[in-house]
Amino acid sequence: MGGGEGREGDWDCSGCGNRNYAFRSFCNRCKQPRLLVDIKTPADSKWLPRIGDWICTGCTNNNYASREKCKKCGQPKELAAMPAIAMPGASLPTHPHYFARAQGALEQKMNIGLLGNGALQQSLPLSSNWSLGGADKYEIQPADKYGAQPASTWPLGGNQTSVLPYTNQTNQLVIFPKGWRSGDWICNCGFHNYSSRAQCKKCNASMLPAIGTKRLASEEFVHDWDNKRLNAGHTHGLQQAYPGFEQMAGSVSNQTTGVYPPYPSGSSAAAPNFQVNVQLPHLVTTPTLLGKGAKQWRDGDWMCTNCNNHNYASRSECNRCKTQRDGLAQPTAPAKISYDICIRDFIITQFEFRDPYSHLSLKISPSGSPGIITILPTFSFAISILIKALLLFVVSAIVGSLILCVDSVQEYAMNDGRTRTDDPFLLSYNDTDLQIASEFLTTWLPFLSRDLCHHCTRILSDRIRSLDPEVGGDVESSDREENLTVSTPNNTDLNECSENQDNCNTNSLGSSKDGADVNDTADTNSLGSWKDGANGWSEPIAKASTCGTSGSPVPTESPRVRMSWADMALEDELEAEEEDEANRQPSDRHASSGEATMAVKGQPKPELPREQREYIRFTNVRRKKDFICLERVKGKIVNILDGLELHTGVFSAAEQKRIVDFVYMLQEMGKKGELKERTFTAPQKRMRGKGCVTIQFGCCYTDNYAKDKNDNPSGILQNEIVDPIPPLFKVIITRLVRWHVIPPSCVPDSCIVNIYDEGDCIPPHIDNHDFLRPFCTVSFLSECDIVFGSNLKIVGAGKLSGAFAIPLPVGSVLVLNRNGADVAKHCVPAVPTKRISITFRKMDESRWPFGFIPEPDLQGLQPLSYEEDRSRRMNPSKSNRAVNRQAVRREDYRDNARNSDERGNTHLEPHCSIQIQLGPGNRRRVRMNLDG
Ligand SMILES: O=C(O)CCC(=O)C(=O)O
Ligand SMILES: [Fe+2]
Repeated sequence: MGGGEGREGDWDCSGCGNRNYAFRSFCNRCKQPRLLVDIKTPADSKWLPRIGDWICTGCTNNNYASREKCKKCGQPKELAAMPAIAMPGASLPTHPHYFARAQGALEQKMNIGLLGNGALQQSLPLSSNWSLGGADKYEIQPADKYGAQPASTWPLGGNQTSVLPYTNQTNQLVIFPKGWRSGDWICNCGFHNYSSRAQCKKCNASMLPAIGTKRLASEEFVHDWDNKRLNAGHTHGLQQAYPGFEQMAGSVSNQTTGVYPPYPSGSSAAAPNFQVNVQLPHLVTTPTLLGKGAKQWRDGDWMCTNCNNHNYASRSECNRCKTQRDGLAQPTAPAKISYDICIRDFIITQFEFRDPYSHLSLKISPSGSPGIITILPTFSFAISILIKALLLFVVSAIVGSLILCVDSVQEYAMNDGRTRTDDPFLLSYNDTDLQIASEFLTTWLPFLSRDLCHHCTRILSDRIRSLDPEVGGDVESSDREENLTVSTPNNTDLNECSENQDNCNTNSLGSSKDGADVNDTADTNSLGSWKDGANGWSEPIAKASTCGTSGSPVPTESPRVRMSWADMALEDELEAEEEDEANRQPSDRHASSGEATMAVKGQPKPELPREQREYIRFTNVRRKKDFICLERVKGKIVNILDGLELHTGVFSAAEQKRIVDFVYMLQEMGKKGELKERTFTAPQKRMRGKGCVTIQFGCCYTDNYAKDKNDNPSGILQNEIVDPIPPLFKVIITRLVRWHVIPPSCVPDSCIVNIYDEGDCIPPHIDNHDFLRPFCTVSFLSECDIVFGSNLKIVGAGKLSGAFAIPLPVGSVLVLNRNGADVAKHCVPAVPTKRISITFRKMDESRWPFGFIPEPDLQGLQPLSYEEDRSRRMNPSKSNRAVNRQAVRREDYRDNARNSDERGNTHLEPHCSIQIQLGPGNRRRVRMNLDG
């Protein structure tokens, strides 16, 4: 909220005080990046960038993560990107780091240094692999007289600037080009210019590109907004835009007393902490980036959950909003947790945080040469979210880069099965902390493991899982009681992984094992039935690339009592692989690699029945049902989102891939005319902003936003024929019912597949009442927002009124019911990248297409029982009693986790009349904006 000035998302530059429009990523006056400076911007603001989004260093345009080239100036991402998510005090890395992939990264060494008081410092001795922009021309200095570690700035171009790192009095590392003086700037070509120059000495480019970035707004919208700007004329000449060090010192000193002491300057000017952002010619002072009021977190300090202000321990009421500490304050002694992951000679040591809302810190270091990143206590939820984002990006970059060095991963992986009692590291933390850490990392595992091969993903996930004492405990008891073994990837696997680096680099949804052609005869209700329907149709599905493990020994499975979707994907893939193998070579299976692996490992394959695994997965689905957006509708304040539910983790990556492959196959069939005419519809012109390709099953209908060519009224066209629901989609429906996503009273008998190309959208609508409620949409391929509002209108290019955006993660299911289905309209704004959704709906019987016969397979579906089935399902043997106990605890835990997840997930948009957000500690923060 703009604190009464301007609009939500508008921000005050803490460098020069200029008030900037929300869409700007850089101060319009002094060009300092927005970073995390504005405490007024809500965490969920659409103006805040997302992981992967990048800013073009050529023209400063904000680009979605998916863009390979800058939308505005066309520069390729690999040359021009710097992340749109930035951290307090962080230098902003360009593509080579930010979008680091594991390929060829063996020699990369990374030392993410932590500045004692929270200034994030990154120093990267870069291998040539990294230096797309001429990093080779950057001199990497050895530790200098100030004791700093070798460092590099982020290479942009071919300048000869070398880098000198310094430490300040608090042992902070700072880096800046040699000879740097206050006001100097670095051109986009990489040349270091003196402050006096308005144009680059080398390439004559003017000091700054036109700054005017946008975020989630169409160019027209930004333009429109720009035209209406309140502070027009406020912009200063660019040449004066950069406060020198002295000015910076002046501007920040008040905020940072005692926190950011000055350091011995290596430049001509005495300076406070600063960092040189080589992407844009400006200086950034750490304190300003941390924002007003940023303070070091001390014991007893508390964060107001009403306004997220960080208060000193001594305060009994919030210093900002005067809310009483009692009842609303976050725990005064937040949890602190560390863990370490060792990957070859790199150790991610001590990821620690006090709680996600107050303090995060991460140490990442090559062994023996510790470097630390510390992120100071944050004072707003917004900051914590972005901190997580950066943290993850750092971790993922590092893990992604380093995990190739897997030849000694095993050493650590061997410790997977260790229990609390013999893991001194785990022993140093209490269970709750470990659970929090495990949950946190599990949640982000898909991100962390994005570029990892199966083995490495597994190692990482196993290690993360090992943090959870419950898992450890249960594994231990399971081991004892039933001699189930714990997975430890063996040398063979690891060597193989090393030898197959190319393959190991590409683990993602796209590289997941295609198990589509596995013939499994299990019943259609079980997990295994997935593969039954994997083919979905009677047509073959193209094989996907693999991770180089095909036909090779696979690690034995852990008796997993808790699995993330990534785990499950892996399991599915491995299982598919094994079955594949078995099907291919039934006669010599004993001599085959599968059996050989067993022999080598001496570990029997764990035999958790499918039913049991299904149950475990079912209990691991996350469900968010408390979306709140209060709007005045017909004179009454109502929660227009009542009835919405978001179920995440319903489909594993492998399953998603199968579904997506299948959809593509359907699309091909549709194009070739192999589907019924009304089944497949492709918009005539593939223009941005047009509707997407649709494939309908069960019934043909038109919506009011997409009247058909005959201008039929919206709703089910009873006399039109489409293809019946394919088997794979019936498997999905079955799962949705069994896993409590859709009630058995409303089993879908129709569905529509939407295939979005970049830029496709669905305009605001309410789904036709020819369909019963609830209905649901499953998301694939990429995340996008779905936007809700009682009065959702397009009020300008790319601009919606009354919007509440909910991000739809891949593999998630959004259920629409009650107000969420019928009071709020919904729409999908132009998607940033390709996406597929499948919306499942049950037809009103009176609107069935003529001659419609309900699918026998979909009759009598029943949800899994939470209680009665569990004991049966989990088989009340001795060992499984442990699992049962664990499952009970798991539910409690999951509730907690759910809450914390929900805190993080809540996504609000500015124009709701009243918005309530679950704040830290699960207390509600209420925002009122009745003029919305
Ligand atoms: O694609 C989506 O996520 C939503 C689709 C939708 O709203 C619809 O088909 O009615
Ligand atoms: Fe819809």
